[in-house]
Amino acid sequence: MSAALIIAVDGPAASGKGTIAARLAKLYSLPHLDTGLLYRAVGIGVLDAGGSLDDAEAAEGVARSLDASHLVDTERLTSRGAGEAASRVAGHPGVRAALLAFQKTFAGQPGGAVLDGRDIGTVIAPEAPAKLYVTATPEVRAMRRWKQLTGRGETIAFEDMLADIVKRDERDAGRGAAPMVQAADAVLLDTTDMDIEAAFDAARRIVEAARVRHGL
Ligand SMILES: Nc1ncnc2c1ncn2[C@@H]1O[C@H](COP(=O)(O)OP(=O)(O)O)[C@@H](O)[C@H]1O
Ligand SMILES: Nc1ccn([C@@H]2O[C@H](COP(=O)(O)OP(=O)(O)O)[C@@H](O)[C@H]2O)c(=O)n1
Repeated sequence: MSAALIIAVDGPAASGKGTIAARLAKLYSLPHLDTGLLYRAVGIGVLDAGGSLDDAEAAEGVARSLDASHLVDTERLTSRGAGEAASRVAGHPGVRAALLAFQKTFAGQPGGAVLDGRDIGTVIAPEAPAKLYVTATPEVRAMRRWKQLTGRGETIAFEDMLADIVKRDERDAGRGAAPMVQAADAVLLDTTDMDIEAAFDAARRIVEAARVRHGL
């Protein structure tokens, strides 16, 4: 079997990894999975059932019964509250285990795939020939997320947004189960001083170099 073009895009909140992953998927005509949506759906599922985000068993139960119908309401899934809930349930090893097979199967599609998240290059698809770790300063990421959320009607002060981002970074990098970390063979892409076009162009060049290296 010839190697497939699996592109792993990891990085902290609002670094632009989803935007880059979606554009790479379009460029190479590959399916794209935003894995953060899965954790966001689990967080919302727990809250909707009146449960506690600290209840590992309840969260794992929601994760095990997740299906496509839970991923439809993207407005709610991408809200500030859902991001916070996602990072709380994502720390439960049982939740991560319940979501593993689906993500691995998605990554293993014969023609390749693009996945973005926190542990794609380290856990979901360590074999991926192209890995990016997209980042930017917390201030720049907070500003991007603030513009995104306020632009569609959420009310939030910039200082609170920045505090959210810093807290989420700490939680995601500090947890025991699949912590957010740059894979040893991932290429770091710091987009602090890049607009979307520049960031995408840099990402494309990283993937092109990986394709040449792996003969893809
Ligand atoms: N390089 C960039 N410069 C400015 N804004 C950006 C850049 N990359 C992404 N954005 C914007 O920032 C917000 C968050 O981007 P997104 O791709 O959803 O980040 P992530 O998937 O890392 O959370 C979106 O509104 C997006 O349009
Ligand atoms: N592969 C992944 C993706 C997301 N997550 C968790 O889910 C939360 C939301 O992820 P996301 O990618 O939708 O968040 P943003 O980066 O878009 O803000 C993160 O803060 C992580 O805690 C994870 O643990 N592993």
